[in-house]
Amino acid sequence: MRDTTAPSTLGGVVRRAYRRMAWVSVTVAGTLVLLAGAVALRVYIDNNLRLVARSLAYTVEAAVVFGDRENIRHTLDTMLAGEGVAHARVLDSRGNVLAQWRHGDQGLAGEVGVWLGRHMLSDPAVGVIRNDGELAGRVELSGDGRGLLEFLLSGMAVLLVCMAISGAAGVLLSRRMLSDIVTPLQSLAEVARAARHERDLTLRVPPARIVELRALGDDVNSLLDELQQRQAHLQLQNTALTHQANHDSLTGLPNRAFFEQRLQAVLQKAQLEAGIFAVLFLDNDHFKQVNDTYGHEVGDALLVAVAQRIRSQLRESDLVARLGGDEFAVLLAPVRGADDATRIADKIIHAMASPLVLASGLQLLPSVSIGVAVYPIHGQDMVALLRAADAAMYRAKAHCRGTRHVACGRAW
Ligand SMILES: Nc1nc2c(ncn2[C@@H]2O[C@H](COP(=O)(O)OP(=O)(O)OP(=O)(O)O)[C@@H](O)[C@H]2O)c(=O)[nH]1
Repeated sequence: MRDTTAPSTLGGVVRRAYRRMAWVSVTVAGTLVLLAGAVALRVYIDNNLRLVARSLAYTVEAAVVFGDRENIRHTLDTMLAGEGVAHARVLDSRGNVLAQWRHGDQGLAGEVGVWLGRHMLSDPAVGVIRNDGELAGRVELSGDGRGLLEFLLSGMAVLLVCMAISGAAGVLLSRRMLSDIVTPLQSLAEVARAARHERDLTLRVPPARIVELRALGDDVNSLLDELQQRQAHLQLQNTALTHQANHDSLTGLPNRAFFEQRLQAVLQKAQLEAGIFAVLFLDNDHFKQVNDTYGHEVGDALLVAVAQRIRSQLRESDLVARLGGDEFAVLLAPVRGADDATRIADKIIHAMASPLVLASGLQLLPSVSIGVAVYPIHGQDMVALLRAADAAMYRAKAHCRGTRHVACGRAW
């Protein structure tokens, strides 16, 4: 079944929960306080009414005995204004109404006050009028609920203000809590994203204030440390393997594969830019004899020395490689023409002229024969160039070992 509800952020969930909690607790507490206050106020109003009824009964006693209605009305007007009374009646001993009084304000507030007084306050307060111990009449007072109404309204207003304040406080508190939870989670997500998408293992999760999140961040950091170490190790292995795959272990020079790769690249560039470059093919002279006479190790030492001497005659941008056995190749790129290439070949031959003195005191005189081929004169692709240089080298050997020969003829 598909979940069609829109996902909520952690921040949204926590904020809503905080707000609801704050409002529910304030509403419950406020309502209880309001009810308790209303009950207390009701008791106070009832007591007050009884007191007023009693003192009114004393005050109108004479007027009731003499049936002075005008006096009674005047007394009611004077005494009851502002005493929280909605309606008052003064009756004689036979129950005839001598005078009655009603609160002047009959607007909506007055009507609601009367309604509240009728339903929430006790029965009318009665003050008994006696004359010489005889019942002369009675005073009945109904309470005015407007005080109660004002209390309830102001209480509700305070409750609303409290809800607003607690809502705002809830939001502030939730923000603080969120920053303690969400910020570390965001950091975790950023670090994980960088590791996954950008393969960047250098970022670390900063320590969080919450213990569980801090422990999680520490674990992630340790994992990243481990991954970084493994990555560094693999990179080292990779570099070593790449070097191994492209270099000759004896002389440390690039091998045939590397040479051919570079030659191909230089060839493509020269084809595009009408460039000129040269390939030298070098072969040691009578090398088998060295091996046979002095042993393989001496032969190896001679190969290393020859490699160094060739390298020492070249520019940084030129390439020398050991093709295998006692064969080397040089890529001179760029050159201005065949003359440049023959000049370098002569320099190499000249560099072999000084004897090589081994640790044993044995002295050897290295010698190489060189074939020179120039692009595009002697070959326009790699195979043709190498073949031309190889053939030229054999011609040099055939003519006189320790010399160089330039490939003959044009390739087209
Ligand atoms: N010491 C040593 N010898 C090697 C190595 N690789 C090949 N060789 C030997 O190098 C010799 C190459 O001899 P060739 O080039 O055929 O003959 P050469 O004696 O140099 O004679 P020319 O080339 O005709 O002057 C062989 O005897 C191989 O066994 C190596 O890595 N170390």
